[in-house]
Amino acid sequence: MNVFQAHPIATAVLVLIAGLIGRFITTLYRQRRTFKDLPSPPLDPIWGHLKIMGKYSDLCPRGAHPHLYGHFIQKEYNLGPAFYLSSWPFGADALVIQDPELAQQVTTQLVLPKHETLKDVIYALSGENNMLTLEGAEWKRWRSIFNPGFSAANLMTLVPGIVDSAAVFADVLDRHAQKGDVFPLEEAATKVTVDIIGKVVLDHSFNSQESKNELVEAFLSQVRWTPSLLPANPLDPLNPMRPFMQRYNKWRMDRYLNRLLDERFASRAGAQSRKPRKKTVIDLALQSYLDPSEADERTREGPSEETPQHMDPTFRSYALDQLKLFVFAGHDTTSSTICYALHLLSTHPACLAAIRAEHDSVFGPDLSQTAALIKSSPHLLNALPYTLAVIREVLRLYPPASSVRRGLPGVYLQDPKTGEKYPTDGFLVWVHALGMHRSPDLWGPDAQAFKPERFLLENAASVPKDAWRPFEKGPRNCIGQELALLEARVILVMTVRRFDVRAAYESLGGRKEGKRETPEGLKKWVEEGLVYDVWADEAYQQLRATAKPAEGMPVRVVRRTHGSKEQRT
Ligand code: HEM
Repeated sequence: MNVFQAHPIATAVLVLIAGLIGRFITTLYRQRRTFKDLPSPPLDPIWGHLKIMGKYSDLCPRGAHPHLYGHFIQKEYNLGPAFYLSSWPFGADALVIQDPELAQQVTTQLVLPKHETLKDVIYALSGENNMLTLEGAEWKRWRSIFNPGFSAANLMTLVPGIVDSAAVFADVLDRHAQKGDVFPLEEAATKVTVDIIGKVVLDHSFNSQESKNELVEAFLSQVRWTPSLLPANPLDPLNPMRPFMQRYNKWRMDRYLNRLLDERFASRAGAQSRKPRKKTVIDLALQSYLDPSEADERTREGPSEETPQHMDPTFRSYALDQLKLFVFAGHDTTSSTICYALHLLSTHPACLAAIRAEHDSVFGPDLSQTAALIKSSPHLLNALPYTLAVIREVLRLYPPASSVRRGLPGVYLQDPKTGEKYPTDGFLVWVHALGMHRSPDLWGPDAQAFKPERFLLENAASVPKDAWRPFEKGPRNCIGQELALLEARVILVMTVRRFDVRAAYESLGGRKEGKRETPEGLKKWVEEGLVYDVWADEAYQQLRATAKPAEGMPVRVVRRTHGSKEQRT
């Protein structure tokens, strides 16, 4: 009997290990060969581009969002409008797009499907039927069911609820101003945006700004238990508690939202009169679902003869997932935008003066009238070009999200200027918004500067075509963009004349990275204005589900006693 016959289990294990090693080596060889003729930084035969990404992770401050690495790597290796990065075996290999025309091919002409990595994140937060990751006819159907509720015209009818939530946010700031304390602005901004989603989608007050709310608590816990979208920490997904906590949080969220859906359905079925009432996103979605031919009909009020007595289970299950998606997609991105807007205005006094002057001229100097004025004349919000330009410029410099798509066999992108072709098969195609938004080639030598004026109508010609894409473009663009721009306007109008808001990063004495000087590796480009000086920016973007202000943006708020008449609501 030879040694293999004597130890059959050990032999089988050895064969298995040898097979796995053989497979790993073959895949590694094939993988590295794929990159041979592709534009990319130098490829290490073992580590791929992981070392290069590691280098930039070290060159950036703590927890910096990986979209910064792409920005710096392009400069370091003088890469063109698109390049490839290998994170294998820890993450997907990526084709990084930093050019508006190529980006348009991805999202508008070819409309590549969403990438699987997105599913890992979004399924945990909102379930498998969520609109962000659905594809094909199923996506089209649910997008069209939910579109009417997010239309600009419908949102205008919901402005009073948005104003009420914004007024509570202003009161929260006022309380902090009275205390004179330092607090995380991101938390306050998150709560107001969650409250606004509740109002707009369900006509429900989560009231999370004033008290603890079960759904919001479960949701925020779910965000904490969700592995990162980008490979910042490859060990994240291995935490053994993760599946249990995710299941528990999902159960809590579904229970809460099911209750609300039942209430909303009952109030719809029980409505006696045909007198107009405001239509939330869920009302209009249910209307579209039950009668698609009337999807855009805003005049139909009250139940028809055929109003069903029980909510259709298909609608319920898809609606539940969309509701969770709206809470996620609607709060995270908009809250960062509000934080950065208040921060950038405070560090750019001329812009702050200009936005305050615009608000005075539209709403008058008596701040106590602002809320009532917006409620009675919501269209005044459309007369704020400078405020809108501020929000657009904030989203240019600090885009909170971007799109990741799945490449397909035989599908290439083609640079119209050079004719160069970029294969997409097997790659995560990353439309790198930050890279485009901060490119001096596209925006000029002042690309890193905060200049809202560039988005005023008279300067429209100097805005590079398709280079501003915080909400992405094409059919899969953001369904909530009108809402985000609307609520940001309301919140700015209700706060910038009442308060001075100042970042208070100095209060975080223990901030780990300590020194804030730009490292040598980045200095050369920073000095030429080619890249963003992330080290000089204390509020740089960190990766937490999306790109969020560092350390939750600690701030101090001071009441303004001069200028516009002080507001007492
Ligand atoms: C400043 C605020 C916001 C930004 C920057 C933003 C950004 C984006 C981006 C870049 C996408 C495309 C993602 C992809 O291609 O995978 C997207 C999609 C989406 N967003 Fe937003 N968003 C914002 C606010 C909102 C709000 C307020 C809501 C809803 C309440 C919302 C709901 C959605 C949904 C449902 C999708 C998926 C649409 C589809 O695939 O059909 N977003 N958003």
